[in-house]
Amino acid sequence: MTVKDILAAIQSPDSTSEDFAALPLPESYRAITVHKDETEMFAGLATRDKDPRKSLHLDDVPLPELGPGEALVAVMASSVNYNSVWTSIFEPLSTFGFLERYGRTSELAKRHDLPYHIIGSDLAGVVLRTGPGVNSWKPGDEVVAHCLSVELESSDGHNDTMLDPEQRIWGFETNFGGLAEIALVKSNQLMPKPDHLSWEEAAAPGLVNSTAYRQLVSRNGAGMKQGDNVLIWGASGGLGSYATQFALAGGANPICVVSSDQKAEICRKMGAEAIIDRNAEGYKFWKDENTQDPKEWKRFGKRIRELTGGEDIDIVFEHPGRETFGASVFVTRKGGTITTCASTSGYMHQYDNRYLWMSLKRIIGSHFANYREAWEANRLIAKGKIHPTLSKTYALEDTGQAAYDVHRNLHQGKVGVLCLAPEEGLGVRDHEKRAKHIDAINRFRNI
Ligand SMILES: C/C=C/C(=O)SCCNC(=O)CCNC(=O)[C@H](O)C(C)(C)COP(=O)(O)OP(=O)(O)OC[C@H]1O[C@@H](n2cnc3c(N)ncnc32)[C@H](O)[C@@H]1OP(=O)(O)O
Ligand SMILES: NC(=O)C1=CN([C@@H]2O[C@H](COP(=O)(O)OP(=O)(O)OC[C@H]3O[C@@H](n4cnc5c(N)ncnc54)[C@H](OP(=O)(O)O)[C@@H]3O)[C@@H](O)[C@H]2O)C=CC1
Repeated sequence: MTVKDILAAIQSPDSTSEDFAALPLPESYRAITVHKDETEMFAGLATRDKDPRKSLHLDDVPLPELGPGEALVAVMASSVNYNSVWTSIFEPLSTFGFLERYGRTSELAKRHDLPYHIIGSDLAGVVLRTGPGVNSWKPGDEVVAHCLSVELESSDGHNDTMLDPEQRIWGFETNFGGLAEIALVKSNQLMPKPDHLSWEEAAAPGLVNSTAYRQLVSRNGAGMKQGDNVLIWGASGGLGSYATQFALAGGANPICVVSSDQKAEICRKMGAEAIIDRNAEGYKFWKDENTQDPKEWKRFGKRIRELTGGEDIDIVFEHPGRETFGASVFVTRKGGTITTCASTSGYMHQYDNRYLWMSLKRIIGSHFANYREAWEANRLIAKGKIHPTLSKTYALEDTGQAAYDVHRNLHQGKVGVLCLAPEEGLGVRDHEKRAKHIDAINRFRNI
């Protein structure tokens, strides 16, 4: 039995759940990995020069044992997230430390502590097997998976599953991720695949859409409301392309920051009107490596006021981190919110605290999304209210190049990866719904 037989079953319109349940599973499958004995391969290089094409491998790996509450999923498509870029350049830490730590927690978790790490935190595919105790999902179900892995044995996470002390991101802090032909997930990660989307479109939003939803919309994040001025860094990137859609769909006023004409045009096509090209306008928030330039914060704030008719920012959607954080705190209005989920340009932030406390601003840390938020974010995709922002797809064997593109900011929106899917465009079940949204679904394609 090989993965080809699984693909044939998925492509046959007559396959039943019983057929999938009866399919013997292969002993091994192809997966994108980093290797534990290579974690020092980029030592001494600048971040920019660390090349994912050198560290990401396509390996044949053995099928992991299926545990209680888990599912094995045939992955038709996945997507590249920035966490896979971090994994591939072994920054800020090698992910093998996460796997070792997880492995120490239980007999079952020991499976994750291997000399290779199968990465990837998104998938769209078909359930092959479920473990004991799984009743809601069955072989043959078409699914997407969110990337929240929790144990929920501590009460700390019972109100908000992101607060579980054993909270991990699947495919980053756990093994057996989605950039592979088969993935292992906890069944609580599974959600119905939006039926109007192809496999690669359905796999694109998951991680970033859920994160943007919590960070911007949820009461656990900024709790955005109608009319809010929302400053969105990287507004046509992975997170930003969803934050921009949430702002527009929620009646807010996105002020989109991008770095090229082409990206500005994408934001305009999404429906945004206030757009700042940070490259063209040449903001230099840092005079040198250690000194910021408040005059540049002010110039940036003045530009925002021009675009808003004199108003300041209610919510900043932050993720670039060190390079922009001082400016983000400054341009926020009195009582406003800076919500942050990352530090791509550096995690040791500097800002002038007088502008925070004297103006009663708040900084909110946000990370991925709890079970419910991930479900709600996927529901919005399924209803055609928010759309995938897939620009390009790569074959599984070219994942290194895909991650390189994201690392070097050469991409738009999301970059997809075809795993078992032999070509793009497969897996659409509701053609009528798709036709209604086709322009929005294709907005980022091939640009
Ligand atoms: C969904 C997608 C998301 C993304 O893309 S996010 C972007 C990618 N992710 C990242 O870049 C994050 C990568 N992760 C990390 O960098 C690290 O993961 C963290 C910095 C988040 C945490 O590091 P750690 O080593 O886990 O924690 P410690 O705090 O450095 O060390 C733990 C030790 O510190 C002790 N400790 C913790 N809190 C306290 C306290 N309040 N007072 C005293 N000690 C404390 C603990 O007990 C433990 O100790 P003991 O080492 O002896 O076991
Ligand atoms: N905590 C969490 O749950 C999550 C965290 N993340 C983290 O968020 C970060 C962004 O992820 P994602 O949106 O997918 O990545 P992308 O690379 O797809 O998009 C980020 C965008 O940010 C802009 N940007 C990058 N560097 C800077 C800078 N120095 N100053 C201003 N703008 C900048 C770029 O847009 P432009 O050039 O057009 O300005 C870029 O396209 C990553 O660090 C990732 O690890 C992501 C998802 C979840």
